[in-house]
Amino acid sequence: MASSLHPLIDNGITPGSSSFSGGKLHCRCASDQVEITLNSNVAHNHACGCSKCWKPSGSLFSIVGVVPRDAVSVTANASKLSIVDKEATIQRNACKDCGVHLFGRIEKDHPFKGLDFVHVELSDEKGWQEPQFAGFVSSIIEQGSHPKEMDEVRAKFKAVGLQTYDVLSPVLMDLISTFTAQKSEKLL
Ligand SMILES: N[C@@H](CCC(=O)N[C@@H](CSCO)C(=O)NCC(=O)O)C(=O)O
Ligand SMILES: [Zn+2]
Ligand SMILES: [Zn+2]
Repeated sequence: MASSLHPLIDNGITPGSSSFSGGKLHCRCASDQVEITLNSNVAHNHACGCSKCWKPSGSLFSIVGVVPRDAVSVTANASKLSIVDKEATIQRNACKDCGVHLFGRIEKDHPFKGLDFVHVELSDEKGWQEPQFAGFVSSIIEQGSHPKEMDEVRAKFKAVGLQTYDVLSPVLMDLISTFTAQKSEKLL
C-alpha cells in the first residue's frame, strides 16, 4: 500500500503521558498563525477515516480527540477562523488561509455536546494521549480507496496495536445509544 495511514501511526505509536495537562495548537500558516490553548489533554483520541475530519496531505486518516469545550480558548488570530459546514453536527473551525481545522464544536443536543474535537499533531508539545483505536475505517472507500486495500489498512492498524471499527469504538457507541435511550425514556 503506497499511502500513509497517518504520520503518527505509520512507524508505530508513541505513548502519551498521564500527567500531561495540555498545550497549544497552531495552524500551518507561515505567519499570523491561529493559536488555540488547551487546558487539558485529549481523550478518546483516534484515527478517523471519515471525509469530514481534517487530515494532513497524503494521509488516509485524521487523528482526532476530544477535550472539554471549557478547556479550549482561541489565543491568537481568531479572525482567521471560519466554520467549514454550519449544518454539520461538529462545527469545524478552520483557518481560512491554510485550511487546517483548529477545533470542532457541537452546539446541538448530542451525546458529545460539551466536547470539542481537536488534532494534537498541530502542537509541538509531547505527552498528548496516543491514538486509542481507528474509527470510520470503511469511510475511506467513499474518498477513493479501493475496497481491495481494506485488509491491508486494517492489518496495519492491528500491527501497531489499534482495533479498527467502521463507526466508533464500543465505548463511544454505548454512550451514544445510552443518550438516545434516555431521551426516548427507554432507559431511565
Ligand atoms: N461516511 C461518512 C461518515 C461521516 C461521519 O459520520 N463522521 C463522524 C466521525 S468524526 C470524528 O470521529 C461524525 O461524527 N461526524 C459528525 C460530523 O462530522 O459533524 C463520511 O466519511 O463522510
Ligand atoms: Zn492558517
Ligand atoms: Zn471524522
